[in-house]
Amino acid sequence: MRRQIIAGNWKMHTTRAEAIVLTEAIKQALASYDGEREVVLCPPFTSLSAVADLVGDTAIGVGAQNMHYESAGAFTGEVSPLMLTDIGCEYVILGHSERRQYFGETDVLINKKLQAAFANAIMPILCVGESLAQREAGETLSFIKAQLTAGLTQITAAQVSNMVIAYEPIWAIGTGKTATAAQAEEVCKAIRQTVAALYDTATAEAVRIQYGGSVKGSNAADILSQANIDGALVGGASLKSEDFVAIING
Ligand SMILES: O=C(CO)COP(=O)(O)O
Repeated sequence: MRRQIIAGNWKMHTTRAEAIVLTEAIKQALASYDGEREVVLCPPFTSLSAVADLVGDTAIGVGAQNMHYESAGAFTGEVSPLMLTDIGCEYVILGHSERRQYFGETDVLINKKLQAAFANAIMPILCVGESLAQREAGETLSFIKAQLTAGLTQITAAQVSNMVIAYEPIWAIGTGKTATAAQAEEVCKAIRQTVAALYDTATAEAVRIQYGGSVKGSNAADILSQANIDGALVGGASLKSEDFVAIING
């Protein structure tokens, strides 16, 4: 049975002080949570260490929103996997559509980062998702399949079993337009079938697939009840403790 995973992607929001307040509130609200779902907070780099320290005595995990693939070197402005594990960061979001769109990240680069995450025992959350134009052209499933195939190059079945894939349709991110549960399920199922074709059935059954894109307390239960959806990657609604906790309890 796959354990569902709810991750909050705070994107470029929160000062260190705000991150501490938000983390404390989430921690308090989850004090008696039974841990049925795995919970991960992904603050900006400047708050990662503070958040990791605050949740160190809880079951809440901490993730970065990006990283470089080298352990160290002359890469001005970058943060390495080693630096992340050093502060207790156990997850990393890779290939988010905003990184692909605004920072030119390619499948080849994202694949290098994915390999580096495994080499450093960091659990990756690999994002895939189509644009509105691709959906309207009927290219959603073929595009996602191509993105996954490229992203998973040289990644072993054992590694895939131990990672998270996040399906985030670009048209549903920050727009208030959630994919319907049926639309999300259709693509998450196709992702699982793609993993089965690239690897085997056991790997496809093990990999966890999240949906992301305007998830909130009011639609979480419907989305999370789908057979092939194993969690949510939450943006806007993860910035308010009540909203985020409502999703976890959804
Ligand atoms: O991009 C997302 C999470 O990574 C989704 O963002 P929203 O929940 O704000 O739509």
